[in-house]
Amino acid sequence: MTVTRDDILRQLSGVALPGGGDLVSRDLIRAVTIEGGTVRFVIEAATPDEARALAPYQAAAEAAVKALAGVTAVQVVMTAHGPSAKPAPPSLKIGQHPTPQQGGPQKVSGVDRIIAVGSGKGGVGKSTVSSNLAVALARQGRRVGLLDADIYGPSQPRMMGVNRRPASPDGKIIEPIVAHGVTMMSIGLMLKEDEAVIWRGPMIMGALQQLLTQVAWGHLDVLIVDLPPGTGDIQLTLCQRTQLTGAIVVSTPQDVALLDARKALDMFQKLKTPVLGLIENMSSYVCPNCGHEAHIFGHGGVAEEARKLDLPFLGELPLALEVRVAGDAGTPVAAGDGPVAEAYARLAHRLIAGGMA
Ligand SMILES: Nc1ncnc2c1ncn2[C@@H]1O[C@H](COP(=O)(O)OP(=O)(O)OP(=O)(O)O)[C@@H](O)[C@H]1O
Repeated sequence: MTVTRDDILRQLSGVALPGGGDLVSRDLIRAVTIEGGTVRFVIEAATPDEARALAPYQAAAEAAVKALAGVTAVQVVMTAHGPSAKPAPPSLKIGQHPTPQQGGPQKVSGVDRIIAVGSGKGGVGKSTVSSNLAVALARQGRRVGLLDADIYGPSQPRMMGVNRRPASPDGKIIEPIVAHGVTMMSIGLMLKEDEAVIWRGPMIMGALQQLLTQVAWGHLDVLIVDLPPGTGDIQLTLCQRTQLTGAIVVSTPQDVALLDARKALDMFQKLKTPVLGLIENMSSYVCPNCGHEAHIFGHGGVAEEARKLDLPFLGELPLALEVRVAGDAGTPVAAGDGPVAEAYARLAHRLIAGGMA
C-alpha cells in the first residue's frame, strides 16, 4: 500500500506539543517526501530555543510515521530559523471581492466539523462562549480552530490574548496563531488597531471566504465560528457557501434578548442550517461575598424557548466576574479550574459525545 502525504500529516497531527496544538496544527512540518517506503520530512522551529524544546518530540514524530503500513524508513530533520529569520510581515491583504463558487455549500479543507456560534442581540456573550468552548474542547483533546468572523467588532484577539499579526510569507496563505491549545484567526489580527472596517456586502463575503480558505487551519476536528450579532451578510454567506455541522445560539434569559434570538433561529432554519442547540448565558449570579444567588437577567427563559421550539438546550452559564476578568486578560476562564470552567467542560463533553465536536 502506498502511503500519501495526507496519511503522514494525519499521523503527525497526533503528536501533541506542550502549550497546545500538535506538529501539524502549529505548522511545523515542511518538505514531506515519499520515495518507495522511505518518508523524509523537516520539523522547522521558529528559533533555536523552540527547536531544543521540540527535540523530544522528534522521536515521537518518527515513530508515528513509521507505524504506517508501507513505511519502511523515516528520516526527520529538525531545523530552526536564526533569530533574524522572523516570519515576513503579512503581505496578504484581507478584504476583496469574493471569487465565484460552483455548486452548493463547500467543506473547508482539513476541517471535519464547523459550528457557528450566533446570537440575535449583541453583548449576550457569544464571543465569550465561543472562546471558552473552543478552549474547553481543546482541553478534552480535540483539535480546535476558532474563527472570529465578527468583522465589525472582532474581540477574539483580546479574549484569547493574541496581538501578533499572523504571517503570510507567500502572500497567499495566512499562518494562524495557536493560543491556549486553539488554532485561531481573527480579522482583527490583520487590521491596524482602531482601524474601522467600512465594507459593503461583497467585500465582507470576500473577507470571510479568505479567512476560511486562505488560512492554514491544518487538520481540525472542529472549527468554531464566532459570528457577529444579528442576521446579516456574514451569517448569510457562511451558511450558504460553507458546509456547517450546525449553529449554536447564545442568549441571556432576558425577554428582549430572546426576542432577537428567535430571529437568529428563524434565519438558521430558513438557511437550512441545523440548530444544534441553545445556551443560556448570564443565567445566575452568585454573590462572591454572601453566596446569595440572584437572577439579574431572569432565569430559565432560554430552556423554556428551546422546549417550545423542540430544540436541544445545551446548558446554563453563570454571570461571574471571573468570566469578564479572564476574557479581558486574554486567558478564557475555561483554561483554569472552578465552577465556570466545569460548566464549559460539561458543554464541551456534551458536544463531543453527540458527535458535534
Ligand atoms: N457569563 C458572563 N459573566 C460575566 N461577564 C460576561 C459573561 N459573558 C460575557 N461577559 C462579558 O460581557 C461582555 C460582552 O460579552 P461578549 O463580547 O462575549 O458578547 P458578544 O455577544 O460576543 O458581543 P458582541 O455582540 O459585541 O460581539 C464582555 O465584556 C464579556 O467579558
